[in-house]
Amino acid sequence: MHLVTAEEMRRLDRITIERLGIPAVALMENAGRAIAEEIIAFCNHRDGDGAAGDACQGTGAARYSSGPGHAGARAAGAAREEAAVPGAGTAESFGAVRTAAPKLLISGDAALMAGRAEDEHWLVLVGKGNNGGDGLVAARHLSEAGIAVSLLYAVSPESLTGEAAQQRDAAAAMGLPAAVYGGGRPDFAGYSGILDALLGTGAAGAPRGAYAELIAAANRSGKPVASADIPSGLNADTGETHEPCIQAALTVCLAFLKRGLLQYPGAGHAGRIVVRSIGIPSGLAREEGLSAYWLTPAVLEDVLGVDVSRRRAPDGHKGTYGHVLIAAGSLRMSGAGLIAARASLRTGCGLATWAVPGKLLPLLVGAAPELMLADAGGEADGTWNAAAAEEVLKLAGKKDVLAVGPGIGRFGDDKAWLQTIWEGADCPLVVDADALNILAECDYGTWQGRRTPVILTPHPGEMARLVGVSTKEVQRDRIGLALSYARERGVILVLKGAHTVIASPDGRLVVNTTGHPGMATGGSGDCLTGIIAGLLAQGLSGFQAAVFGVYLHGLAGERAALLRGDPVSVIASDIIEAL
Ligand SMILES: NC(=O)C1=CN([C@@H]2O[C@H](COP(=O)(O)OP(=O)(O)OC[C@H]3O[C@@H](n4cnc5c(N)ncnc54)[C@H](OP(=O)(O)O)[C@@H]3O)[C@@H](O)[C@H]2O)[C@@H](O)CC1
Ligand SMILES: Nc1ncnc2c1ncn2[C@@H]1O[C@H](COP(=O)(O)OP(=O)(O)O)[C@@H](O)[C@H]1O
Ligand SMILES: [K+]
Repeated sequence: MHLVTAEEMRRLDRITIERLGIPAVALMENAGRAIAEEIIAFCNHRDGDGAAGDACQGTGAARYSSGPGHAGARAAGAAREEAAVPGAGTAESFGAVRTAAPKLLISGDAALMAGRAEDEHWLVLVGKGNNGGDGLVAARHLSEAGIAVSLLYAVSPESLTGEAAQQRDAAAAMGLPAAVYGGGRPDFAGYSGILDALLGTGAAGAPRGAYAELIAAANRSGKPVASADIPSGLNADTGETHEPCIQAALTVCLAFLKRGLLQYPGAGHAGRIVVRSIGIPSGLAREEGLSAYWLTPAVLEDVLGVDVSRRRAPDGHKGTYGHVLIAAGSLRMSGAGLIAARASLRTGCGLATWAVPGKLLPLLVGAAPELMLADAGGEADGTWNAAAAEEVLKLAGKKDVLAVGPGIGRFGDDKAWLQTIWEGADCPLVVDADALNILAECDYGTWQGRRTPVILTPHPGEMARLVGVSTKEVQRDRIGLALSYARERGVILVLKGAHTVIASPDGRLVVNTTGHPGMATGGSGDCLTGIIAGLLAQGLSGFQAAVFGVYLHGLAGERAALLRGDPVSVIASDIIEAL
């Protein structure tokens, strides 16, 4: 599924209206109706699972009862359709004697059927832009579904223009009760839910005045809030939340998933995200060259060309699946190397060799019988030294990929060590952990260019050192930073942490949502390094391996949590075993 910025959204919107001739008011109508349908589905399944932050696509009550998923559109509330349309019986209810007669099959507008409409009263908070216009359309459809609706304009309705003004007039003509916010501390106690249609992709900066007061009041109310397009107060591009920002239970994102909904803290404000089409052709995004995606199996297969089934040739042998070399570990952190090397094997590479300072070798014999061990030289105390780089290069000569960094620590002349490896290794290179900290102190743009891909896998702290900013600044706009770093430095960048971002030098970008906070445990990143290396060895391109590796790592973390019975107790070895 494509991910867009507010600016890109406006471009696609403009093309649809100007080039395809689809009227803006039709898009707004579709948007508002989609919002109403999702609110009705929400009302009908208030006690459903509703896990926060799971993006899904399509209409329907079914989603609320069947849990989160990467599924595409599903049929809308079929069960309700039968129950709510009297006289449109099934063959069974008509009985055998009547089967000869033509069957009368009538179905109602299932997506707009509210089961206990009389219990509902929604307040629609209306902003002055098109987001407010979407809210006004939703209000009409909710009212049609029998749900009581009241409108509360943030500012004078007179200030609405264009399509939003048309919708204001239509709502008034329908007799929907409306008020204008006049300050003070509004009391929302009488409502069963709130539709936030205050600010969308046209918002600039922190909500001001009436907008800020209404957002704060909605959050205080304890009522479920559904947001139109994005929670008001969210930066649609970065995921930053302004003060205040709506805390939604449901976000009905319109046309395309906005980047900010997938990055924290914004992702934590969106609740369940549903992306609904509103008449803007989905193919336009690709035609316009947009190449940022929320990672799903479909994106892996159709966009990135990854064979997710990982079928093996019947006559494949271990030479077919590549040989990984991992230069990692030192006396005090040998486990990091072991985790990375074992993870590469579990990912399916044919062979894995783990290069360590020779002093450690006797201690590691038998640690993982499937691994080959290699003496990389180093110091008598089991630490690395600059000369060991030449040993690593010799070992790398016949390997398909080289991963460096986990557990190597810092050592004398480590910059020369890394430069030798960077410039000398002909195979794809994965750089992690302390190798990234070394890199951060090098002017590596001046090093000899490489012919094969480099994948950097920093966590936010390592990224901060690479860029020379604070970790907070890294987290402020992870997507923007990853894109610009990858492009400027010519590397594939995997910016780890909740919802890992993967960017390539050619501007492609993927955001992954597999995994969970239980994976924030020592060695988990080393495991990812091994997985990516294992995939590279099997012939995936740099970007494919980085993206698929991050995806599999997260899935394995999820499976490990299930096997353990608790995400909190997952450790890196569990992730390897769950691969
Ligand atoms: N074709 C269509 O019709 C489609 C429409 N779509 C929908 O339109 C939405 C985008 O609509 P939009 O561009 O009108 O901007 P929107 O977010 O409603 O509000 C901007 C208004 O708020 C104000 N304002 C800004 N910042 C503020 C702040 N910090 N604090 C306070 N006020 C602030 C600013 O007023 P100003 O301050 O400039 O006077 C401006 O007028 C999009 O999210 C989606 O819902 C989609 O469904 C696609 C199809
Ligand atoms: N909240 C989270 N949700 C999903 N994945 C997470 C979360 N926190 C950490 N992770 C993942 O766990 C791994 C941790 O890597 P890292 O910090 O390098 O660990 P280490 O250096 O101990 O190996 C990364 O892949 C990261 O994306
Ligand atoms: K909104």
